[in-house]
Amino acid sequence: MGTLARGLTAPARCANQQILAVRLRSTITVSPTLDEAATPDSRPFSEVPGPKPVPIFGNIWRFIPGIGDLAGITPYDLPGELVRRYGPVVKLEGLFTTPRLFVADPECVQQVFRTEGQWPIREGISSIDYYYKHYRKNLEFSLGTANGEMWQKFRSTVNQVAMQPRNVKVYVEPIDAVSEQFIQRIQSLRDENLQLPDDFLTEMKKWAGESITYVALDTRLGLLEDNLDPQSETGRIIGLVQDVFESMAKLEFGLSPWKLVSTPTWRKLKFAMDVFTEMATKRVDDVALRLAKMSKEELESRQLSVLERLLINSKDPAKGVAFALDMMLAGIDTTANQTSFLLYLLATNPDQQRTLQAELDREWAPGAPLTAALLERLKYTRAAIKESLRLMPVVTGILRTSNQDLNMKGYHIPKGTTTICSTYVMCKSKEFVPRPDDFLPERWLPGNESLKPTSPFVNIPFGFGPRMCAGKRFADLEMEVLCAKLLRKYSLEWHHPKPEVQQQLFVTFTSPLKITMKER
Ligand code: HEM
Repeated sequence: MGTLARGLTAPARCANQQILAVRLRSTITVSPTLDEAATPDSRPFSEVPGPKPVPIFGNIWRFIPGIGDLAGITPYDLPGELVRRYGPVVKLEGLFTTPRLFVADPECVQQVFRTEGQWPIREGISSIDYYYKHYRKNLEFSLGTANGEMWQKFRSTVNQVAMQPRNVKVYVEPIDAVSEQFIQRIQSLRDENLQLPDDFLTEMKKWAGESITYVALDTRLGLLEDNLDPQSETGRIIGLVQDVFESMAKLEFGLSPWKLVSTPTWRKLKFAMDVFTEMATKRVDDVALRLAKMSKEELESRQLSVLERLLINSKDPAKGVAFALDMMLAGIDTTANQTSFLLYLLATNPDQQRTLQAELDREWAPGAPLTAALLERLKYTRAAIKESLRLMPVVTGILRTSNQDLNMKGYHIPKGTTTICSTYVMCKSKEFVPRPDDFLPERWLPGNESLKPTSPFVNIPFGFGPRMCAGKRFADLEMEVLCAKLLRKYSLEWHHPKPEVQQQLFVTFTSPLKITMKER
């Protein structure tokens, strides 16, 4: 298993939910410079600032209400609080896990990535890792869990098909079609005050699920159909994704002997993963069969899908299945939650919303199709998405296990230390970002140097280096298309108190997303 211990008590869960939340991944690797190596003058790891553990109870007691000084601090706020109390490099130990190093300084973050090597190590989620190793041995190279050479081989296959802009452009039209269906659906979802229903986030997940499974499985599943049967295979997908994430969190942090005995939570996770694996296998086999029947000429003249390319390049259907599972697990809740933050930020920042709509009116002529060239021109729209990823990121930090000993801010950080680059803390810090609490898409446009962060390592919402998000281009495409189409048609308003957010595996709204959408 990863170094995160399962079987933690509730207080320890607080710190560790933060860690799980960052577990998911550019291509720059530079050799470490001398000052990065630990030197005899480095102060020992034991002296790195952080809450000191006491015998037996470690730091667990600090989370106990009425006793501990960290009680009541949510996983979302914990890294910020630790950094406020102890400085930009904080060690948290004594939670029945190996120590965790929280880092919220762009220079140190850059150091983490500069020294990660060609096979960056990120702890996998142990329950999913266990599932693959024990039940789907043929899928254990999956990007979400594998490390080392096994990860690198599969990642290079995925990069060739999913990270190439020309392959992604093929999806502008189908992603546009999915978003169009979603927008039609929105019309019937609104109440008489033109407000969206309490469960609108679930609808967003259907949109993200329909979009990404089209990429991963070459199939329109029908998640957005009005007459979707909730008991059908498709109708159960969003619920099953939810089951996977809830079970993962419980197995990872709860006091559960799931590896020794089959607990109900483990069975729930296994059931959902079995359904996904069977569904993906069936569809990948169909595509492999279709490819096998095609002549060489047909193959050469055809615009191949991402899945077709992957199957042709790898000659292995298991690669297609693992790819689909990675995309579904990493690509539905992330994009849905991030887009919900974007819509909320636009609804609560009318001036910025009007600037975005003015750009759409200027660049997108009535009746003109949505194309890759048009999206390229929507600079303010893309800046708004980037700003939402800074101000309300769905992933708040990036996890790495150090590949070598380091000298960080004068402290010796041993090889193998689990480090959390707390990007959200940096993104909200006045030290690194001018006017950090304001939603200012213009800060990402040329000419606004005074609003830019002090370093490119402050805002890295998709991670960095060879292990960065493998779905970034698709996530960007989905968000750009939906945002452009929605804001061209509707104006968004918010008439409620600030909604609550919670750090689960990803950050999510926990109060209803009751946006009002009015025809422009
Ligand atoms: C707004 C949406 C998204 C955000 C903010 C996001 C963010 C991230 C982050 C921070 C990582 C970890 C990067 C690192 O360790 O350096 C990651 C990894 C990953 N993401 Fe995303 N992601 C999003 C959407 C997607 C989508 C749509 C897909 C699928 C098409 C996807 C697939 C993956 C995969 C497979 C990994 C693991 C990559 C590896 O370890 O090689 N993500 N993502």
